[in-house]
Amino acid sequence: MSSTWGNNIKLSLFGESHGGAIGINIDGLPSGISLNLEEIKIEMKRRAPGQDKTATSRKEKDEFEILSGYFNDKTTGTPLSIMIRNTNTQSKDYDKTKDFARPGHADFTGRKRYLGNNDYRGGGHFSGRLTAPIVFAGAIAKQILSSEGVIVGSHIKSIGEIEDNSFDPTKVSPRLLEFLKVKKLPTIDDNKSVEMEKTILRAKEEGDSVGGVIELAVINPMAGLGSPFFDSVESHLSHMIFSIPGVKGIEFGKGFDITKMRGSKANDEMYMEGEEVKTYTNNNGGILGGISSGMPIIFRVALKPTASIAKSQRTIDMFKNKDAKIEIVGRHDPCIVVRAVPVLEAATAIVILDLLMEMKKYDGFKRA
Ligand SMILES: Cc1cc2nc3c(=O)[nH]c(=O)nc-3n(C[C@H](O)[C@H](O)[C@H](O)COP(=O)(O)O)c2cc1C
Ligand SMILES: C=C(O[C@@H]1CC(C(=O)O)=C[C@@H](OP(=O)(O)O)[C@H]1O)C(=O)O
Repeated sequence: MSSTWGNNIKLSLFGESHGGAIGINIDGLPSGISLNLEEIKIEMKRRAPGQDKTATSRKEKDEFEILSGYFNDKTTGTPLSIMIRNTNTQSKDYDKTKDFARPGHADFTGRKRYLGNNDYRGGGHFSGRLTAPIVFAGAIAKQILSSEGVIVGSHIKSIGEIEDNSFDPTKVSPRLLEFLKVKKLPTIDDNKSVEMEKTILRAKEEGDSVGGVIELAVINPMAGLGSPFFDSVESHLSHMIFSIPGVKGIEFGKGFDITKMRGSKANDEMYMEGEEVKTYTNNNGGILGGISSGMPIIFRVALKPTASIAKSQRTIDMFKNKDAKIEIVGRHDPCIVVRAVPVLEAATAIVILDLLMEMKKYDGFKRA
């Protein structure tokens, strides 16, 4: 089953972009947790479409209805289920091009996988719209993590050729993450968000799209999350992050650039700060041997330029097996990076919570 995930928190995602509703079933949550529903709504609004000219013009409020698992303002511990109705579909946009595979989208592979039975409207189950319920689950994970002192945040590292500064990998402050969270295009350097917006709007005017990179930080993570070999923090995060539509790459710490360093520079030398173990640098992104070291977990995620663009493109007619041309009409994000920011934070929070719950299973024993 491809739409279920998790070991301790088990997620089951359902719906299609142009069906009645999308939603998620979250199993394994601890009981007795009071959720801050207003905070969840803020996270949903950060992602919702149709709010800005850098985004798709499809307008969805992404209001969620809790169906189960929440009683007397607390989680019951049994499956928490929510539904988000699709209210602003425009399926006729997909009539004209339904026989043609959109280059870069999942029309061709979806047709092969589901033998032509997939709902192609709005990308169906492949749509970025399915990230709304992930943001809901992530908002809960963020609240549980924050009660343990762990905070997840991010900024846009680049869009096209425009580059923001990087996080200081040894210390990312909660204040910086709060400041980024309320920004429309969250960059550390304010001037860069202006340039990024111009880059997106220029591509849109030209009937084109742009991609970019998001840098994420998990701050105050406890040391000891994850296990070698197949349950490393990197492999869990990568599994979840690559489930997000449009993701093309991930790198931890210095990432590919660590190959250009010598060991003497790449190694993160250690010191004691009171009772805590710290490192002077954080080239390994807070993970060693697949296990969190207690330093910030830092990684970057590459997102491709949106597939559905207005420019004429060469493709195939999937029914006639013939070459064809496609001109896509409809409402698309000229850049998915901006709206993917809260999605990737949510995805990260879910993974860290799942790993933390795993750790709590063995944490009762005396530790070195
Ligand atoms: C928040 C979000 C919004 C997206 N919006 C669009 C869009 O408007 N048009 C589009 O073609 N792709 C969009 N995508 C990306 C496609 O869903 C994705 O490229 C497609 O499902 C194929 O998957 P892949 O790129 O991972 O191979 C979006 C993705 C996300 C995460
Ligand atoms: C609706 C959302 O984004 C959609 C993601 C998407 C895709 O192909 O991924 C295609 C577009 O769908 P439609 O053609 O129905 O407007 C976007 O608008 C959302 O993210 O909530």
